[in-house]
Amino acid sequence: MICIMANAVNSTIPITVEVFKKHGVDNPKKILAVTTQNVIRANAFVAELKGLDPAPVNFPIIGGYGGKRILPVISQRTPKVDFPLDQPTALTGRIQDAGTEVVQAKAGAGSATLSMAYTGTRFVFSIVDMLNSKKGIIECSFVKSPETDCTYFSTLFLLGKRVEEPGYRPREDDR
Ligand SMILES: NC(=O)c1ccc[n+]([C@@H]2O[C@H](COP(=O)([O-])OP(=O)(O)OC[C@H]3O[C@@H](n4cnc5c(N)ncnc54)[C@H](O)[C@@H]3O)[C@@H](O)[C@H]2O)c1
Ligand SMILES: O=C(O)C[C@H](O)C(=O)O
Repeated sequence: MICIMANAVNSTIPITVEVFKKHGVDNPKKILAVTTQNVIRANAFVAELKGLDPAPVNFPIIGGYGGKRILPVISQRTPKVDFPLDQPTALTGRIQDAGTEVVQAKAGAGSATLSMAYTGTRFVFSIVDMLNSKKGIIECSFVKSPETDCTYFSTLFLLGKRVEEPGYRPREDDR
């Protein structure tokens, strides 16, 4: 499994997939972008607004990585806290701008280092759990995806082997 954090992941993921393909390894399911940064920030912002513990707050961030490509699906939040009508729009903007804010504040001296360490760790722990056969692990990641007209897209997905249905024949690339 290859988990890429180096930006711009919207480009580094397709480049890596193509380089591997050129060298005879065509398995985009194993090349994943770490976009968890946006997810934990979004959860923390909602928790902050509602005075909640951020740990159980959750909703998907789909699309790409960075700025307007970040699409928080706030309507799918758990727990189902209420917002005044204008708040989800403001929150979306805050989530989309949060990374840029940190990078600008660092003024060329690196990026969101600590949260990068935290989110990288969380994502890799999910991968390790999946490799250790833990079930039901769901993450968001920017990957080669058949979900939309975009060749690469981030959605929620279940990590692990494809569910075995009648007639299913496992293939080497199913993990
Ligand atoms: N996906 C995410 O959640 C996320 C979050 C934060 C940062 N990032 C990205 O992570 C990357 C690293 O961020 P950082 O703050 O650690 O940056 P940094 O500038 O502190 O470190 C980058 C390192 O790469 C090295 N380097 C540069 N060019 C190289 C080359 N050609 N070969 C080998 N090494 C090279 C530099 O010497 C430096 O040590 C950046 O691309 C940043 O945008 C991603
Ligand atoms: O979103 C962030 O933390 C910023 C960004 O990913 C970066 O490249 O530094």
